[in-house]
Amino acid sequence: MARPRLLVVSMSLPVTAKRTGEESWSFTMSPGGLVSALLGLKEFETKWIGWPGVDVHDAIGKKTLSITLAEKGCIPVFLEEVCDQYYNGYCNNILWPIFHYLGTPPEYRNDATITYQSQYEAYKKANQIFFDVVKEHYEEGDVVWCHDYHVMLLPQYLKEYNSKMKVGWFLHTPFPSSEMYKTLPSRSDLLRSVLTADLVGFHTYDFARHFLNACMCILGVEATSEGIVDQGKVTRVAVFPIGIEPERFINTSELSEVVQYMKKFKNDFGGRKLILGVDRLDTIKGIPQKYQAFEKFLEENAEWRGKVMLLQIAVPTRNGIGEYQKIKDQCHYHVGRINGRFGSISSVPIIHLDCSIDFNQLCALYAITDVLLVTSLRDGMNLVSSEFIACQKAEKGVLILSEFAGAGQSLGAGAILVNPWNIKEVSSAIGEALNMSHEEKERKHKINFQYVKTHSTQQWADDFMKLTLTNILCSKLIEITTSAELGAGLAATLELPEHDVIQQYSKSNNRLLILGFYGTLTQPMKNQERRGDGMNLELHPQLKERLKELCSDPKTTVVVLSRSEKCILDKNFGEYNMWLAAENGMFLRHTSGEWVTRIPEHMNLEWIDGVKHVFKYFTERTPGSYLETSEASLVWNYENADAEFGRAQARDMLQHLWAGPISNASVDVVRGGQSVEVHAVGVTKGSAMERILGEIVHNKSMATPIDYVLCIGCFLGKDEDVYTFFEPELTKKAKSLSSSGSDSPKKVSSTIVDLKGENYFSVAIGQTHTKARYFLDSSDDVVKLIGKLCTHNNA
Ligand SMILES: O=P(O)(O)OC[C@H]1O[C@H](O[C@H]2O[C@H](CO)[C@@H](O)[C@H](O)[C@H]2O)[C@H](O)[C@@H](O)[C@@H]1O
Ligand SMILES: O=c1ccn([C@@H]2O[C@H](COP(=O)(O)OP(=O)(O)O)[C@@H](O)[C@H]2O)c(=O)[nH]1
Repeated sequence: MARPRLLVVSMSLPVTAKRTGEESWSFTMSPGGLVSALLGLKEFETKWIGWPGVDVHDAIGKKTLSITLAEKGCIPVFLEEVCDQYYNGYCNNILWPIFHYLGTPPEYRNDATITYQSQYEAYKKANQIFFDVVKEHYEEGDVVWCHDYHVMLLPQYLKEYNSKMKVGWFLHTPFPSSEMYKTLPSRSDLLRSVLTADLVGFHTYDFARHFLNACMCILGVEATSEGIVDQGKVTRVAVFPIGIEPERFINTSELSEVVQYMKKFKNDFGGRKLILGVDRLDTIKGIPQKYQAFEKFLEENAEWRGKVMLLQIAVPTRNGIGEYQKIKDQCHYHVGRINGRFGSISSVPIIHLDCSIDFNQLCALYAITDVLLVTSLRDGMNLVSSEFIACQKAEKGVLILSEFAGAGQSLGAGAILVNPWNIKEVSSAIGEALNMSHEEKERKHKINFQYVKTHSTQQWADDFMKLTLTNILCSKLIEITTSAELGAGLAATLELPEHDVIQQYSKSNNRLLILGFYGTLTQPMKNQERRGDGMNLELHPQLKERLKELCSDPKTTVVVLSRSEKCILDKNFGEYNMWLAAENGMFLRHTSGEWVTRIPEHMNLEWIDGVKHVFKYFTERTPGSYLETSEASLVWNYENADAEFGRAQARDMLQHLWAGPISNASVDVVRGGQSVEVHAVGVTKGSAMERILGEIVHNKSMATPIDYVLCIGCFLGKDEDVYTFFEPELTKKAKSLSSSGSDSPKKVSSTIVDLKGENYFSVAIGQTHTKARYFLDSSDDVVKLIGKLCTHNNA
């Protein structure tokens, strides 16, 4: 199938035009991440529709500019008199600050005729002008991709014109919490328009969640697993973080001209360590905060004075807005002050440049930088971070990255994450980065380089196309709800009275042993040795013979009850005479028979794909973490990841799970020590016991009731109900099995179990805070205990 043509619509074209004669034009690249990212789109036939960065009022000018731009695949939108109130006004002085949590500044120019309403009118008019141009160039089958907050009304105009048009809208900035968004007077109109698109995309789950929340709170629409549903129309909401075109940076940084620049700059900087900042001179980029943190660093680390410098490229932007002029003055004030304080005749600590720089020079700077300092107070993504990583050469630099940049979620594992408002923290991070060992720098770089290489702009656009053109997105959807976590407060537990365990064992005639696998029958594992994908779980070697012996005793029934999949239990226990309960009892078999499932037919598993997408997203962004999937449960495990980052990612993930694919699903979410598990409701080991017991009784000729139960496990909190299942006061539940339906056992005495306090032992491994009566330290103790039970058999 031929690929559809892509019509990219954004406020700015990738090039900014300058008139050099009546019919002649010159061009420079437009600033900002959106442009540099979209330039990486190579595999689609793309037409770019946007403002050329200049007002053109005469027909000849418009015509000649259109012709020249057409050669570059660009179509100009002439905004004329609405441009100022639209771009400087509504877009950048109203929407931008609200979207970045700065609130709304009172005015952008001192002019009483400029009101909120007049700016919104200009916004509507401008969106109408964009619409007219798209309409003129649209061909059937084209996909129209609208970018950013400048064109939020465009989807509606397009859909009203042609409901069959495929329209996407992607936001490059944060979408703020609904509490902030609500302050916008035209909040409903903008949301309604965006929702007419087929696909709405964001850089991070947080932004998507805020958006959905705003839609629900403000419009009262429903968020379901299908997306936002409004009067039967579904708008899909997806998270697909933008990337860069890595090869462009890697290849450029190898050019001889760039290598020359590198040498020259190093020479110019006189051997000082280089801290680099590259930002548009925007209020959100936190440049004054960066200067204050650097000042603090110099203040507290006198030994570094004269040995380190901060080079800040402050790319001019939105000069027509008062706030942007103020921020420039603020920066200059800090630079002057700090240079005056810590400078010397031969050097100053800060070089601040109010200009953009040539691409080759930029790559050379990235390549020789020791520390890239990103202190955005809010940032949609921040591509500078990725560009820096792509350009790094032999001596790897360190990325200090604001946790308020979208990039924090993707590059956090290989960066030092900071709160840019915390000057002291940023100052310490500078120290940490400058003193970091070569090995640690390499390690961090490797993690992020791998990510940047594989998450390119092209992949981002492919995702968009795939999602727009097909309907496979359901699993990427996010809904809103509140977050919650499981927790349990439990009573104290005693050390296992081994003597009693053996004595009762010898007295009994019909014993049931319920054993967990991971951590119970495996060798004790240190964190770093833990399983990677669950496939290499192995039975403790010293248990092999003992277990065989135990299982061959006709008075003893052994059940291994595990979270593992069937194949793992088959592999490890297939040769023993025992019962296997896989996936927390979802599947059951005696080793002499086939597996049977206990997934109830009506069990809804629609949530699985959505959860898997969220898990995959975080797996990709949390090096060392992995995903375990089975038919009715999913586990994201971060035991091999950086502990702190893993925990932070798990926190985020939980929010998104609750806010998304599981908001209305019948699932349990279990937060383990270093894992997050989602499974269908009721899939706990305890709930499995009833069924297991039924099967055992059904299959085994029981002349006497079960008069001894030993249940040992290293279970998650939610599975601890297995310990209470057999508590004597609960045996009514088990007893009732004997009289229930056609499945009821044929040969059974009046009761199935006959447990009193003294012949029931529930044992947790390595846990004293548990529902089990007793604890053992490790699986080595289980080996010893089972050995003693076998000795008893032989006695
Ligand atoms: O065109 P300007 O008004 O000068 O602004 C430049 C761009 O700034 C914003 O960029 C955002 O997009 C980047 C790529 O997704 C992202 O990394 C960054 O965090 C954002 O701030 C704006 O959203 C663009 O529309 C502007 O073109
Ligand atoms: O002199 C310069 C320095 C940087 N950049 C580019 O500006 C973009 C900044 O993107 P980012 O996502 O970091 O932030 P944004 O400016 O879009 O908010 C990056 O691609 C930089 O390479 C630029 O165009 N001119």
